[in-house]
Amino acid sequence: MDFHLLIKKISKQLKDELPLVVYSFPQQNTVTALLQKTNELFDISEFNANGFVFAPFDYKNSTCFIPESNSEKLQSELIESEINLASVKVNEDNSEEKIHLQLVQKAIENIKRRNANKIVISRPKDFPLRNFSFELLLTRLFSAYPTAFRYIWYHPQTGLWCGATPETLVQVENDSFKTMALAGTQPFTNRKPVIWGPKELDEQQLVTDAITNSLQRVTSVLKVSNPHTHRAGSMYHLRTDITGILKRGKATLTKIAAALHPTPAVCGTPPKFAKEFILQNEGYNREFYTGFFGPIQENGATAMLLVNLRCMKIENNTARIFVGGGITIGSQAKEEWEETQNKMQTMLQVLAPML
Ligand SMILES: C=C(O[C@H]1C=CC=C(C(=O)O)[C@@H]1O)C(=O)O
Repeated sequence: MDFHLLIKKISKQLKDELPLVVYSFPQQNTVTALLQKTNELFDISEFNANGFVFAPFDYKNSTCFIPESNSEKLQSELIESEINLASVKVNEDNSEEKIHLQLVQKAIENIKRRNANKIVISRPKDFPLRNFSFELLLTRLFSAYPTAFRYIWYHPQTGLWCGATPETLVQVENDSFKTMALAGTQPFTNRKPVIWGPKELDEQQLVTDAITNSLQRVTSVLKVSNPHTHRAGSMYHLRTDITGILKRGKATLTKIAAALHPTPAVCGTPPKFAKEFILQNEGYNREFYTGFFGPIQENGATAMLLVNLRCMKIENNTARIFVGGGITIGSQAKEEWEETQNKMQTMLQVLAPML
């Protein structure tokens, strides 16, 4: 299908307030859309139907789903737009910074008291949009970050969400699976080689260990790569690839997702304490930020689930951008604040002409 026609159809779907999802896999130019025929909110607890799942951070047993069986499925090749990604200046008032620094400090104190090894602290930031255009949003988002999984999701009951995430929760193909430990961040520069300090290397090891541990129950073979540098927009991350074979009969997609979510890259370790700390202290609702989402095929035998990072929610001409970072014993509160400012640029640069 022609790309402009695809955009027109998706825009009409949004105008009619009907559910939709549009997405592209990393390094791929194909744009896929599911346009749900009714405005129902489908719920899924066993990930064994074809469609697109969308789960919040505080995922319990079931979540939102757009089923292929109730949707029109469209595909097109992306016509890329020339995008000049320049840093957007943000006015942050001192009180926002103060609150974030205090919370990071509280997390560090809990880590020092050995209540946790790592806690991920996040914050939202709202940007009024002077001239929002859905078409511009789609073309800029999908053109700007070809190495990320890009998506726009809309449901009248969840609102409009979009993002370009660097983190895979799990990719499954029959018996084999891939996942990653993503932790450690620094701004992108042209300087080579990229050097990582002990804080990032320790954090990366912590995340890798936690993921491999939680996979023990559902996997029979695990292969863990060395950590390597991964570019995501204007940032570098440290990433370890984990691949393996699933235990026959024991590992459904639902079980693997439940074993991995929330990853220590978005919550912390031990997960129970970290999650409770986040829910009690962050002071806002993450909703779908740091949840997971993705397309499910062949009734769950093939799927790619992603972690909802570098994302925003757009509502009433306001974009709410969500950003966070992993706090460990080596964290400096001020540096953590700056890291959230850098991460904000990923979505801000998409929005630039609409601000
Ligand atoms: C929580 C976020 O990033 C996570 C993913 C990669 C690296 C991270 C870090 O270095 O802190 C975070 O754990 C976010 O982008 O909002």
